Order: sequence, then C-alpha cells, then structure tokens
Amino acid sequence: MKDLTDKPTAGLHGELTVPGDKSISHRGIMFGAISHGRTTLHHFLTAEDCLSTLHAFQEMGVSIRRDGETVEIDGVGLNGLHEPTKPLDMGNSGTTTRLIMGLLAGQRFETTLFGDDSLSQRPMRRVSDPLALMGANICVTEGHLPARIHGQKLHGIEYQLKVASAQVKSAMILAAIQAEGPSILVEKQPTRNHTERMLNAFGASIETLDDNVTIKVAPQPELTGIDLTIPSDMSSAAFFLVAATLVPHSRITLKNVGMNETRTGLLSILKRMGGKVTATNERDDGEPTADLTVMSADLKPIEIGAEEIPAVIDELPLVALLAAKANGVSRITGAGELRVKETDRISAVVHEFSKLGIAIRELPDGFVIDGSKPWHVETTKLSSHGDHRIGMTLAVASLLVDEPLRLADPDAVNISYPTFFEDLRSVSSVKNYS
Ligand SMILES: O=C(O)C1=C[C@@H](OP(=O)(O)O)[C@@H](O)[C@H](O)C1
Ligand SMILES: C=C(OP(=O)(O)O)C(=O)O
Repeated sequence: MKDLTDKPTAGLHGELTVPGDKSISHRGIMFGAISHGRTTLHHFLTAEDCLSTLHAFQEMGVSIRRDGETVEIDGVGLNGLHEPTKPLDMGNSGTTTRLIMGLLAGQRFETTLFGDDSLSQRPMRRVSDPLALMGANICVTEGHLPARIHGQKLHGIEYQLKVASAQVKSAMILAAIQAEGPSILVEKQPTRNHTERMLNAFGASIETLDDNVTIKVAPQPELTGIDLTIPSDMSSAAFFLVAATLVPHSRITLKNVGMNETRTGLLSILKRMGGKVTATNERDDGEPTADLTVMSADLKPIEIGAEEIPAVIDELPLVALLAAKANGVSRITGAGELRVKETDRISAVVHEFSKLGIAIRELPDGFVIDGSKPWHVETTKLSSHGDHRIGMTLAVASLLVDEPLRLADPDAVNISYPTFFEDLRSVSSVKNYS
C-alpha cells in the first residue's frame, strides 16, 4: 500500500526526461538479436516488460549486455537463435509474447511461452490464427498462454487484419520476413508503426502504401545491427502532460519525447479540449522527437470515436481523467480493446473513479464522463488492479483531491515506469518557480 499524500501547493514545475519508449525498447532487443553484428541501444527502458524481452533472447543464446540504460547486443542473424532449454517467461508483457510468437513461428525449433496471471488471461488467438494461415503451428491453451510454438517453414500471405493491433501486425511482419515469398498485410486502421520503421533501419524492405494501411513485406532481408538512441516514451510523458494540465499553476517541460504520429493521439485530444502544450526542439533521428512544454488549462469536454483510438490506446485512462475535469459531458467510444489489456481498463477506471465520486458511466466500448459535477471522495483506498497504467493514472488523480489517498499494488508501475513516483515527486516539490 502506498500513501498518495503529496499535494502540490503551487503547481507542478520543472524539467523531466521520462524513460525510453517501451515499444521501441522491446523491438530494439528483438531486431538487434536477429541482425548480424552489434546493435547498441541508448536510453533503453529498464522496466520489467522490456527486461522480459531481454531475458528471453538471452535464453535463446544471444549475448546481450546491459549497463544502466545502454544495451549491447551481438546479433546472431535471422537463423541463428538457439532452442531455449526451458520455457520462456513473458512476465506481464503482451508485446513480448505476441511479437515473439511471430518470430519463433518461423524458427527451426520448439518453444513454450508462459506468463503471469494477467498475461495468461489475454487473447492469443488473434496472433496464432493468422500466423497459422502462413503455415505456423502454434498451440495455445484455450486461446491463452501457455503456448507451444513448433517452428515451421512459412509462406507469404495476403491478409486483412481483424483487430487494430500493432502487436498482431508486428507478429505477422516478423513471420513474413522469414517466409518464402512476399506478403501484403492490410490493417483495419493505422496502428503504431515502429516495427516497420525500425526493421527498415536494420535493412529490411517494408513498404507502407499511401493509404497508410497496406504494408508490403519483402522476405529474407539481410539485417545489420545499428546504433539507436531511444526517444522518451510518449505514453510515460502522458502522465505529466495530464498532471500539469489539471493541477493549477503548473508548467513542466518534458525532454526528447517520441512524436511518431501513430502515438500522438493524446496531443490532438488535449488541443481540442483546450490544453496548452507546445513543442520545441523538434528533431528526427529515425523517430521524430520534441521537447513538450505543458501549462495548466481549463478544459472543454470531448467526443472520441473508434478512428482515433489506436494513436491514444494506452493513454485512454488519462483521457478519462481529463474528461473528469472538463466542463461538460465527454464520450469515449470504440475502445473495446481496453478490456483485454493488463486489466479490463474500462471496468478498472470506472470502479476506481467512482471511489472519487467522479460522474462516470461504463459503456461496452468506453465511458461517458460528466466533468461538470464536483468530485467527492467516497473511499480513500484505491487500487492499481495490478495494472501499471491504472496505478499511475490514480496517482495523478490523487493530486486533484485534498484527502490523503492510498494505493494498493503500487509496484505495478515497475512494468513500464519504475521511477514514476520519484519523477512525480520531483516536479511536485519544486517551490517558488517563476
Ligand atoms: O506494439 C506495441 O508495442 C504495443 C501495441 C499496443 O497493443 P495492441 O497491439 O494490443 O493494441 C499497446 O497497447 C501496447 O502497450 C504496446
Ligand atoms: C498494454 C500494454 O502493454 P502490453 O500489451 O505489452 O502488455 C501497456 O503497456 O499498456
């Protein structure tokens, strides 16, 4: 149980570099491992999810050394992974599991994947079914982990994805680069494109057509290691973008945040709601980055539908918090995917926000929130539900009420942001800022 008793008296202030991007850190390890030569990752995210990926590739015989946030990988090439001597532990990480399934589907050995209780409840047929159409042989347990992957020769495919999911798309791409013949994948909606961009930087040939949903993958690329500085994670910066917007008299600058347009849905939403965020020092080192300065603002309510969801999927609990302070009724729909994350994030948000007396109503695929109604704390004991993003969203919410709150299962933040509470404290405690 953690006390959420820090209440900023004069707003949130300061400058912060949040940790490296989680999606890019996972992929940096994976693509470095299957390339030839050395890959060096700087500003790697040393959180539990990415360490699950790092350890899995060590188990498959790849030499990976980590010194703080710098990781060196001696790649073994697309055919150089070794059969692990024991089942691979995916921990809590959906990204590790689904991308590894696509990669190991085409290897010459057998692997078993397992995960923690939360991961073991998340759907895996969304990956194993389309991979089977390429010749993969993956046995999942009633649609879930544990999974047994019997590596096979794969063939190229033309396939329309059934879910808007970068994890499913990435699994298919990792299978497609090992296949005989080219593949064409068509997404329902554009989702984060780090796999495509990064694999091309390693030497692959993956083309996204102008419609932004058709992806052509050439097979059997010669991948070569790279030196990569990972941008700060927009999904981690998001907690501070929202906290500084909502806590009066705040001004925070977040340095070197990843600005890939498939990830910046929160910035568009904040802008429409009347938020004050400015981007400076914009650069592009493979992925676009910028420094973001955010100031407190009064917010208008918002309507968000399915087409906007992929670019803000992990930030939706925070969007609900913004809506809970906007001056009217907001409606978020088309977000059913939230029900199959680390927790059912729709139900967890509704449950926890109701403890704070927030006027929130659950929809099958989202929420309706009336931010014009004052909050009144009914229960001071909150819970992360073991979900990092729910825990951090509640810690931000705690800054907005006078009552001292407590958070059960606070260690969940270690999944994506181990220094979250220290960073929040560092911007809360700076006084007399001008
Ligand atoms: O590909 C990725 O790195 C991720 C994709 C998203 O999941 P889905 O593909 O299931 O939407 C996201 O929620 C997750 O945090 C990371
Ligand atoms: C859903 C998430 O991650 P994953 O699917 O990799 O567990 C997340 O980080 O919010």
